[in-house]
Amino acid sequence: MAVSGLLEDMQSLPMLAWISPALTAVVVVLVALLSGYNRTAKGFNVPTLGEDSTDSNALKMRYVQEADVLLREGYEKVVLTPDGPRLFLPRKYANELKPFKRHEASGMKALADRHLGHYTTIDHESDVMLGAIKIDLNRNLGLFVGDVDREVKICFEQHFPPCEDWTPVDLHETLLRVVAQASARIFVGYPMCRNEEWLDCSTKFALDVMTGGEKLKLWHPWLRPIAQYWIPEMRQIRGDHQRALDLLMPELKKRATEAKTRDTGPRQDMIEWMQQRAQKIGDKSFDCRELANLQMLTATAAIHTTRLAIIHALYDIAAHPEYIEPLREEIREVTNNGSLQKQHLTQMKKLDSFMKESQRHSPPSVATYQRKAMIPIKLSNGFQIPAGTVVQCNTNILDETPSAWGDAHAFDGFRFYHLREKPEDANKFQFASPSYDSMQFGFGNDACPGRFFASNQIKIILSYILSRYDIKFEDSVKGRPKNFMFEVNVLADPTVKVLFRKLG
Ligand code: HEM
Repeated sequence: MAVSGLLEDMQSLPMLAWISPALTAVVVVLVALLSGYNRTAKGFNVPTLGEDSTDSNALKMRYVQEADVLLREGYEKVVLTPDGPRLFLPRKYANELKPFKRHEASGMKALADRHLGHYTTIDHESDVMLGAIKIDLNRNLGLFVGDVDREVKICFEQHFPPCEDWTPVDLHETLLRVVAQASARIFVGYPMCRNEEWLDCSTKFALDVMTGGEKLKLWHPWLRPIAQYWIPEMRQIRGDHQRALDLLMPELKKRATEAKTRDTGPRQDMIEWMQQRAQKIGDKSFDCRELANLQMLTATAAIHTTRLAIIHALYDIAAHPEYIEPLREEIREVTNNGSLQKQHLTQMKKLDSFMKESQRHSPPSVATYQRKAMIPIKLSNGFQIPAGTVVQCNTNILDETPSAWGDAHAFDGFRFYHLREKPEDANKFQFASPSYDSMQFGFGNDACPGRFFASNQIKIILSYILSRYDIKFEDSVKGRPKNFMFEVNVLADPTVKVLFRKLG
């Protein structure tokens, strides 16, 4: 999600400057008194990493900065994290947890816990939202390829520098705008997708959730009900919901009027699908406010993850320029230099493979399979997991790559393209195909329902860039810049500059 923005924000945080000195003193005493609150994990028959350590804060800081290392050290142990104790497991246990239903082992609840969802409002499961993404969005994806491509073009023309010569581009900022507008074309339709205020609101909400949640975590759980009112981002979250509703209302009224007179069928976009789905399942709590909230949540799940995947891919392209020409050639071949269509995206197999290899090396997180046990769960190794425990599986296992995939540690952009050459494997190993060996979109029934949409969006944006620009790092950068960790999230180094030059 919005972790890269969050990290920048956190780094510039004058810690605790937003509360009065008197209150700070009270809080420091309370926190000192209570700091042992999550030292031990109660009710577990599982060892805790650093049980004997006198410095649990150092352990928590390690989780923030090197969760990838800690995940391995803490295999089959409980690890103390800033989010409370977590059980770290090797990936094989994802297979054991997979059969549990979402009300027994919940990915959403694990995510909500991580971002204090009860306070940040993201602890909100909705069958309307899941149905609209899983069924309606995925069924209708093909309808939007041309529209999204157009939106991307408009965005680049308006927000990208001319790049007549090599020009550094702030990818984090520019791509946020491109992905937000391209996604909004399907989420809220035209003309809302070009509404500056809407785009600002739908991208800022995620940042407020992330930053607000991180700041609130600095407070002891007992103090959080009060502390939330001191944290600007926490107050802003409530404002974001209201602003989303205010911005959406004129569009909803216009549609309601239109529906009375219109003789064509309903529109196709996420507003319409959510409304229809709520009607279909008889959700009485669904109203305009809920629709606005669900739009914010969908944008939060979609925009920052997709942007990060594109940035990682562009870093890999700049680090391995030998892939540029073959990728360009494939795009030319499948589109025949015409406008982009649904089947072209399926035919871009080299690009699909490159995206998957990029994600294999730079996954969104090193623990994309997380579940909160909602009931007591017993594992085959004898562990009794009490209800309420969050389990994180290490899904970033280059060493465990199947031998048939070739050199596990090499960057082989066309690895999956070649694997798909066998007729029986032609539909396997795609970017949007999760498997036990490829858990970047999660695993099982609750794997990311937006992955097909993300795959299309990324292909549309990358093929736009590849067909129009040359790309390289600034000369001082040697090789692929190392990613860095914020908790389990794998971030592309935002200090690195990528240069673009328009093709002649
Ligand atoms: C490259 C982009 C993306 C990545 C890497 C990504 C990754 C993930 C991961 C790892 C999960 C957890 C799956 C699990 O626990 O098994 C997830 C869940 C989810 N994602 Fe994505 N995602 C992306 C894009 C999107 C988009 C575009 C949407 C919406 C259109 C979306 C909506 C969701 C939702 C709603 C869930 C929760 C599913 C549930 O609770 O059943 N994601 N995503």
